[in-house]
Amino acid sequence: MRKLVLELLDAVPKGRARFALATFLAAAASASSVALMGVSAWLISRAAEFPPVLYLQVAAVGVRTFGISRGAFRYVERLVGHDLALRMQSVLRSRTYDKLSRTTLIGRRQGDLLTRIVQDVAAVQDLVVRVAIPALSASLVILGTTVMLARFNVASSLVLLLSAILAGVLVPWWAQRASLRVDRESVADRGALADGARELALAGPDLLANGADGAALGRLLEVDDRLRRQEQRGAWVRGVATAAQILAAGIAVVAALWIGGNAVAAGDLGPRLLAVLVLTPLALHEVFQDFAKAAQTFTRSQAAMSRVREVLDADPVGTGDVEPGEGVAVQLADATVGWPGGAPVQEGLDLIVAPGEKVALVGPSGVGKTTVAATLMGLIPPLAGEVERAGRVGYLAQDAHIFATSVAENVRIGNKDATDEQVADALRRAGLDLPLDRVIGEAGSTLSGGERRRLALARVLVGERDLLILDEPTEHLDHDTAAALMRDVWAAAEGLRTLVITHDESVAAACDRVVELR
Ligand SMILES: Nc1ncnc2c1ncn2[C@@H]1O[C@H](COP(=O)(O)OP(=O)(O)OP(=O)(O)O)[C@@H](O)[C@H]1O
Repeated sequence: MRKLVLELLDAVPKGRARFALATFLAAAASASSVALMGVSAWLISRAAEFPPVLYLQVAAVGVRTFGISRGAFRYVERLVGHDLALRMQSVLRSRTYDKLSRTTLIGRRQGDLLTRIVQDVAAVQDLVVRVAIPALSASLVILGTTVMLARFNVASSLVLLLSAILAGVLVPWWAQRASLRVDRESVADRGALADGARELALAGPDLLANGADGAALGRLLEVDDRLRRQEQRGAWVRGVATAAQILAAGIAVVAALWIGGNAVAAGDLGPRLLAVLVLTPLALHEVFQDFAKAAQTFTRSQAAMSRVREVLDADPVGTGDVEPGEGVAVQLADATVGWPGGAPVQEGLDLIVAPGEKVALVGPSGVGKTTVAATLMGLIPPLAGEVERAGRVGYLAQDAHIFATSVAENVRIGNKDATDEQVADALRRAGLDLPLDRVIGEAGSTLSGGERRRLALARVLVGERDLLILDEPTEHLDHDTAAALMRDVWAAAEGLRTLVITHDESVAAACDRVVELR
């Protein structure tokens, strides 16, 4: 994890300098708190002796200065620290998206994957602003305060150092160990909860119709219950840790009173400094108050980062986008196709789609038509043989997803830079007459089946394409709607290489050539 975090830090312009600045500002804010308490204590003690008011001026200015600087430093530290953390998060998220764009991560559960990309990536922010910066800045302040107090009374400063090590190091360390297992598990369980919720939302009607909703809900509630128990355990540990920290602060105050009192009685310490000695530990211990939680956050962030690492380290499957090229754009030569880790689906396959040609790929269900398309698109590598592919592929998937957003945004998935005119043109070519700003329901629920296919087709047509791969374009459509859609498809595909996977004989009949898989 350390390596990944350092990499992210270095990927941010002046990352290390920003980190050092945020740590310095946090230390300055905490030091101002401690100094405020120390100077106030001295001022009160001195004022009790009724000196001429001028004698108190410097301390009064000090109180005001530290009171203001505490807030000012804290504010700027939050700005600098969060700015750095958000930049690191954005670098990590871009890397994760980049990785995902080059791999299919076949077989990954999507709810869990989403949790990794959204929640787990955000853990880097916690790691910077809640763990690293507070821990480093607090160490500086502990050292500084101990050295300062040692100038007045060495024994008292040593007791303060010991109490600070107890409250700021040992207690958070214990808190981290005590809830290590549940904190780690909770990160994976959040992914499991997202998986369960997603599955339940998608399969709700089927589960209800088959009376299986109770069992599915039960499984989800089990995960929810586990998460609640993990939270409870974490909160219990935090409670005990906070009590121990308060006890440590109390011990530091009482010890300072006892040691300081004896030193005053022995004439080794000015009476005015007794209050400084006694009250400073209170301010110092305030610095550690969130450390038990930070220690638990550290475990969770570690677990989250290793889950992100798994995505980043996953073997890329497929080739991603390729540049448009000259000559033969699409060809399978003596290729064996199949899914990574699985058995071959088709062997010794030869397939060429020439410019302007319409080729139908037919065959019984499960024979491997979609697998051939996935191989041609570079989503999966061939198990053997050659695949040649150059140019931009437009793919109309069998189950193309329609997003719950506007018509225009759904179309722009095919070309994010498309202007309104280009979007309208793609819709027209796909034979769909819908306002661009009309918002569509979840998974296209407010559109008819035919309209959903046309919208997905418009998405394919809005970009510059050299090859169109259409997977079952007429599936679930009645005869007339299918015929009308295909008229628009052929008009739009004029001059392009087109590969149509179909069970529809009339679609195959309209092609120049039919390739049958057996
Ligand atoms: N994502 C996947 N991961 C692993 N195996 C898969 C995947 N998709 C399909 N398969 C397997 O590959 C084989 C071929 O499936 P494919 O979807 O290519 O057939 P198809 O000819 O397109 O079928 P249909 O006409 O029913 O759509 C099947 O045995 C299927 O179980």
